[in-house]
Amino acid sequence: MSNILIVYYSAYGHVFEMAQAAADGAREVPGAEVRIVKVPEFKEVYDSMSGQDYYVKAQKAQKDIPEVTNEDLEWADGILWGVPTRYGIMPAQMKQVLDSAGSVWSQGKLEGKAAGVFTSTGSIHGGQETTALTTFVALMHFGMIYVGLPYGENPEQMTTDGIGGSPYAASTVAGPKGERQPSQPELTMAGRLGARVAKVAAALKAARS
Ligand SMILES: Cc1cc2nc3c(=O)[nH]c(=O)nc-3n(C[C@H](O)[C@H](O)[C@H](O)COP(=O)(O)O)c2cc1C
Repeated sequence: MSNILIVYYSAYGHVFEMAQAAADGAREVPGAEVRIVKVPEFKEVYDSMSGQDYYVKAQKAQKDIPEVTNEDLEWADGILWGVPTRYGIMPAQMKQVLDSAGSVWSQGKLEGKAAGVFTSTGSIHGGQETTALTTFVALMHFGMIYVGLPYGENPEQMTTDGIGGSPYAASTVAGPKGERQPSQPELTMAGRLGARVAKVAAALKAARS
């Protein structure tokens, strides 16, 4: 039995869809209990975007997802972090969750636990890799064991097509106006990462006990 947390932030719904695919993949691993939680939106962002139909629709679709707490982080044996890019790195909304988890860090509650990242960018070269790699830095401070998505498990990424996916993270490309939706190969990659994190989390948990 291992506890897998999917914690994500999604303004326009792309990362939310990837989160659901990651959760489906994790659930396929025997003994995995999966919980999906969201990162709270900033009031300033909500207020400034509340006139945009596509934003309001995406937020409504997530209304029943509970907001992440430090207890969720402590509950987890493995965490999949859903991190859309903001200027090539994680959004401040996600950073606020990490910055509010000082007590989790100081007690070493995530040390030795599995972590994976899935991300989304507006453009192909807008931060697909940098968002994952810079998120990795913070996860190292928490002592997490980073789980990537190698070519062997993820042959779809061996392409010159403009789709998401790298050895560092599952990902999608939302398009400059968010008009593109996650493709089936991208959702498949998110599912495989979910399964991979769940398997590594279970193995690490067994090693700890
Ligand atoms: C303030 C802001 C900064 C952004 N910075 C970038 C960026 O550096 N590179 C990029 O490709 N997309 C950028 N984007 C686009 C988002 O990454 C894109 O909307 C997101 O991946 C879509 O995921 P979501 O639908 O789950 O919110 C930015 C969006 C916002 C609102």
